[in-house]
Amino acid sequence: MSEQSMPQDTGATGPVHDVAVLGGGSFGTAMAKVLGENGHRVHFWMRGEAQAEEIRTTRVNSRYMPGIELAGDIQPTTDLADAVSKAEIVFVAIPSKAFRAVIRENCDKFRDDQIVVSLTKGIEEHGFKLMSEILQEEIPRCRIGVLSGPNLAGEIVNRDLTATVIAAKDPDVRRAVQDLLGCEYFRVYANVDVYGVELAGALKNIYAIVAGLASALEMGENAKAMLITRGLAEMSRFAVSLGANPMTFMGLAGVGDLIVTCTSSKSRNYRVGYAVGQGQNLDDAVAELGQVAEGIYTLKLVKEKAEAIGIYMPLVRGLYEILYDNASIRAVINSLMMSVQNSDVEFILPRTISQ
Ligand SMILES: NC(=O)C1=CN([C@@H]2O[C@H](COP(=O)(O)OP(=O)(O)OC[C@H]3O[C@@H](n4cnc5c(N)ncnc54)[C@H](OP(=O)(O)O)[C@@H]3O)[C@@H](O)[C@H]2O)C=CC1
Ligand SMILES: O=C(CO)COP(=O)(O)O
Repeated sequence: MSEQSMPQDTGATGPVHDVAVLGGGSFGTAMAKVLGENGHRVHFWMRGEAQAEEIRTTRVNSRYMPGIELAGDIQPTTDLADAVSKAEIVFVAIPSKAFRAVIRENCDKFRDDQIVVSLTKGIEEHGFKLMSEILQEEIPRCRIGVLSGPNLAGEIVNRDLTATVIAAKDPDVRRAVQDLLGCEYFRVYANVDVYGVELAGALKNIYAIVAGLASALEMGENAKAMLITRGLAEMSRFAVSLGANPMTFMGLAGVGDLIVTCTSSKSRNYRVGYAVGQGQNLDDAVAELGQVAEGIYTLKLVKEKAEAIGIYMPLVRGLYEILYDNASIRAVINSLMMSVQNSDVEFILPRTISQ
């Protein structure tokens, strides 16, 4: 086994903590790296023994973060119970489709009052549950938080300047996560609107697909701005109807994350949209990506939910028709452009005209 690298100087201060990161994909790896560089002992759980052994011996997760060395005391493991039992705080970066199954199977391993933070930006298929709601149901004795924001994993591992949001009702959870993760290249802002922060992270993936599609079709810069801004209007209309605070969408987890994923080909959701815009079919685009693009699933769930509760979401409906009903992209664009012209900011001038 190679000698473990020493942590780099990140400007982080404070005592060393034992933390667990569950999920060995791109984002789990990025967060494990920040925590390791900040000097903490990271119990890094993944399901593949070959992957754990590779990280143990080479300090590299070659499938998800090729060429990136994981410095510090990062201990890869396939023993989830061991990782959770050693940790004061647990971060969960498991795609939404597998999230409940992994937590439920191990729910007795979590301790009373242990802090558990979801990093996942998705929605559960049955019941429209967000990940914090799943945690609340499966491990109600734990203290729960949600981390979300403009956080491309590939930039964080390069120590590019990044900010994120920790949302939790409990101020101790917010402070603990700020202390653990904050450093000279990673800033952690706080919010109490857990539902809004979490829903924003899931919803923006839909508009990243739309933006990728628009970019492939070379629609121009005005169109890009229109899509991002109307996407923001649409996602906040939907979230507010479900109880989120509209002001959350002015912050990093709302407009911040929307901007980064709608303008960068580093976003997997954007890349899927771009591929479809170039004529590739959805299944091939997802297979070629080889990583999770949560927006594909979120789109279906949000379209159904919006219809059920009567919320006007023309971009969601248009994208759904393109991806799942084989509608012509041009016909959908034309229908969106020729639909009723509504008010700009609905919190100033209500959208009085119904669809
Ligand atoms: N990447 C990013 O920039 C960011 C991602 N996120 C969110 O983080 C979440 C995770 O995404 P990310 O890490 O990027 O995804 P990746 O596609 O990079 O990796 C997925 C990870 O999940 C694991 N996994 C898949 N199914 C299961 C299962 N049934 N049980 C256990 N583990 C499983 C995979 O394991 P295996 O390799 O064995 O298949 C892999 O480690 C998503 O919700 C995403 O939206 C949030 C912010 C930024
Ligand atoms: O959520 C992200 C950045 O904030 C990552 O987006 P993608 O999943 O589209 O890569």
